[in-house]
Amino acid sequence: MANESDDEIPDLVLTDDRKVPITVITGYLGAGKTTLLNYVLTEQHGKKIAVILNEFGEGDAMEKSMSVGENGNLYEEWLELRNGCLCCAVKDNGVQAIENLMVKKGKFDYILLETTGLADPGPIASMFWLDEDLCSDIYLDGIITMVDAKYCQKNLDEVKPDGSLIEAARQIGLADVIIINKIDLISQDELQTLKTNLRSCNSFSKIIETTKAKTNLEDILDLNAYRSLDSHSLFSDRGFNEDRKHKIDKTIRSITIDLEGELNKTKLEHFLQDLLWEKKINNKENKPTEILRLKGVLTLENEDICYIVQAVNELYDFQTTSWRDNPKINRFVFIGKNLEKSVLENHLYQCKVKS
Ligand SMILES: Nc1nc2c(ncn2[C@@H]2O[C@H](COP(=O)(O)OP(=O)(O)OP(=O)(O)O)[C@@H](O)[C@H]2O)c(=O)[nH]1
Repeated sequence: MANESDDEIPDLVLTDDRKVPITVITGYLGAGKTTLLNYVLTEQHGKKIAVILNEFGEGDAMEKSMSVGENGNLYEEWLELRNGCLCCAVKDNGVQAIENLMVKKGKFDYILLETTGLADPGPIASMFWLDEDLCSDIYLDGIITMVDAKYCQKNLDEVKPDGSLIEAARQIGLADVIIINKIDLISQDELQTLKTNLRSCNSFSKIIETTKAKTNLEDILDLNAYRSLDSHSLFSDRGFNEDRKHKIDKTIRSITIDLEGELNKTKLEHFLQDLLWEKKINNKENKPTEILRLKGVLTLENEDICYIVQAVNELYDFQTTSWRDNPKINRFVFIGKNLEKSVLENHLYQCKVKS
């Protein structure tokens, strides 16, 4: 028998401990994000996919409309937020709102979060990159950056008056997958140049070329980019030569450092804190190194198992991994601004255990 409080009774109490992946989709206006979302919803017929649009500056709206695709139908759900914007709110507000909704309506198979054109995906990624100990029902699966094949270069050539990184560069630096969409609008030569330039900004992301965002979904879903499973990407040969001249956004680059031996965790953490929190590591021009993303696979002193270290902006985390390409080599990939290979190499060298 129905009663007045029916609305408050959860439709489903979560009994399974399945964690739901959340993928952040960024890209400039018109790159093809909506086309991609529609494509995923169509292709994933039978799955329950939540699509959240994160619009910045949405004021103090308490609820956020989101679409849920299930069995080919789209319906609307409401995320109850204490503030209208997911990432401008208290840190765990967005996470809590999604978890609450799943308790009421059942778990999603995937959550796709589209940010508006000029967004920096860093704060959003940080919000969903949660400590395993918090036992959240959702986890950050990866960041997908869509670029418009025809206009990407132009967007990246923009310069901010204060010299800070433009959003397009941040979106590319933080990407786990870069989708170059609208390749029907450029020549093969232009595509090759763009790919090489993107690779110089981000050496470990997967680069996919599409028309109308049509892609193999295995390339964009279940990336596990923030889990130890993804360490392969650090060693995969993506045919990139770091020493080549940078043509796009001269301030952002990607560098790889290999180092033999075991590392001391305390020293490594001090280095990471100086680098990421204190911004005390300067390049030779005395400009502070700004890290967007860092990934490393390494061996620590007196430990049998290998570790993955990851960072997004100021956040970093160590995880164990059973996978290792070459147990003698520690590899670090840094993506950011004002990076000087010899400076970072020198700091990492100081973290080595003296034999
Ligand atoms: N020529 C061409 N046009 C495309 C392709 N993919 C998408 N479009 C068109 O580009 C326009 C923008 O695509 P959207 O998917 O709306 O792009 P968006 O990134 O969601 O844009 P905003 O909603 O403005 O942020 C639409 O008119 C699409 O039909 C493509 O591969 N080639």
